Amino acid sequence: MIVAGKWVERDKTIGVYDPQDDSLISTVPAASSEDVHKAIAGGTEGVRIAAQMPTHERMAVLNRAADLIAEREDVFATTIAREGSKTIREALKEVRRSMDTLRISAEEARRLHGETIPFDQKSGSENRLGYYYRFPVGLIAAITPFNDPLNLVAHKVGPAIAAGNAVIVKPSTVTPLSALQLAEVLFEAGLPPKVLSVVTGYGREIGDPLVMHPEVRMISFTGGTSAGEAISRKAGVKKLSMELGSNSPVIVLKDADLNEAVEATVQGAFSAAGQNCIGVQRVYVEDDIYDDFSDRFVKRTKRVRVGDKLSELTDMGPMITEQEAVRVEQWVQEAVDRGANLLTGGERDGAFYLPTVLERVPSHCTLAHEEVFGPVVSLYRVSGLEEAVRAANRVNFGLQAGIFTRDVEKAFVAVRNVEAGGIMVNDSSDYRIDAMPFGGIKGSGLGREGVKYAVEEMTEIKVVCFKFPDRHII
Ligand SMILES: NC(=O)C1=CN([C@@H]2O[C@H](COP(=O)(O)OP(=O)(O)OC[C@H]3O[C@@H](n4cnc5c(N)ncnc54)[C@H](O)[C@@H]3O)[C@@H](O)[C@H]2O)C=CC1
Ligand SMILES: O=C(O)[C@H](O)CS(=O)(=O)O
Repeated sequence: MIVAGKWVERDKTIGVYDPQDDSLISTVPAASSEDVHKAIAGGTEGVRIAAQMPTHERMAVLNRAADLIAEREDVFATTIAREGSKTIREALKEVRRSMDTLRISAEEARRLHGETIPFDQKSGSENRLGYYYRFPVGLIAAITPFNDPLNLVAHKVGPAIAAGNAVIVKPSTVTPLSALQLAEVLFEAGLPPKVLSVVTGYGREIGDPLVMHPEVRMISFTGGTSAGEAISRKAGVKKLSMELGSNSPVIVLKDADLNEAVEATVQGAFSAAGQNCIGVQRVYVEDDIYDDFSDRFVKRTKRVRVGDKLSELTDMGPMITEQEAVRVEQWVQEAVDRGANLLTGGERDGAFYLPTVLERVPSHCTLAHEEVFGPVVSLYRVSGLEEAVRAANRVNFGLQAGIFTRDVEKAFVAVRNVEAGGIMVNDSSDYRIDAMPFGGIKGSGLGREGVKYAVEEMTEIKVVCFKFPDRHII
């Protein structure tokens, strides 16, 4: 792990395994709460150092780090593909997105503006002039999940550096290597050592000392809703950004381009083996086209090539652990036992779970209302838009959604009524660029990422007001 810029080893370690064959890739130290306290002490000094870095230096570090990733993109992609469950093609896409995230962060550093305030709008304040500006929040704890082990770390570290903060990253316990590689290139690019730590360890063991410490002024968390809730309860009075789970719906109306709808929803359901917070989990299809849609959907799903993550020909790899694949298998079995119809898939081999399509999943099944975070999608027949929207909203999540229709009025009805942080018209819920606001409502979270919005969350506003004696006004 890296504590205030220094590599640190410990006797107690955690193995990092490739879920495909359970081979050991590397080991990382299992940090103790003393390690967390050391990182916080270093980070507290890092706060002062970061705040004194001029904008051009912060921009230069971020841009140089992106250049260094570009030079080593194959190394980064192989790390993602081996420690996580993405295929090599998916991993390379993530590496390129992480470069964008860092470069956008550099650009946002120069746009850290305030505003002048017309104090004379208030009678009695005619002799006042002022403005507000943004200043860094201080020390940020960035806690990240396994599914995008590089870009989701970049989405926290990039904006934090852009805004002049110091950061302690607690990467996923199962995929810590990409975060360590990112830290290495940031230091090589000139980031002062105390500005960044990457503390590897078990969330529950080192989570409390990290999130409860008063020097940590903000927690930027991406992960499951239950961990997010536990952290929110313990954090006390500090800034919180919570990017949590979902159970994303897509609506397909009868006037939609079916080829496009099938292709996009299959991709959206099975990319990263369904371990994607905006992955398609429920598809509501208008009655008239349901049979045609489901037939095409199942045929296309059967063409998803499952296999070796490192092969360019593979579309879908294993889940992150065999335990997770067993959980998904149990949820599917529960749905089938309660009357769902299995259209394809439903088979497990170790950590591999075949792309699975169900229909008629009863509403009381776990699959219907929880986040499956695996390669499983449920199709539902609906009479029209109104029924689809009501059903789409019937879960305690609201991250992203999609609707396929050529009717702009219907699209607007969905935009207005679907409860989500983002809705994609003529695409699946699984569409994102790194510069757009990203985040959810209900159980899907608090606040927004997407670089500019994360920079805003990672700063505080200070109001400055000058009062002039009346005699100074000529
Ligand atoms: N909304 C979003 O942007 C995204 C949300 N996610 C969500 O992440 C989840 C999957 O990722 P996982 O790594 O399995 O999530 P997780 O919630 O199990 O773990 C996320 C991180 O939190 C740490 N952690 C767990 N309990 C903690 C505690 N009590 N205190 C402090 N840290 C703790 C873990 O070690 C890990 O680093 C899914 O629910 C998915 O939807 C994933 C990607 C993006
Ligand atoms: O959050 C996820 O699971 C992903 O971050 C969505 S994306 O950024 O890979 O599009």
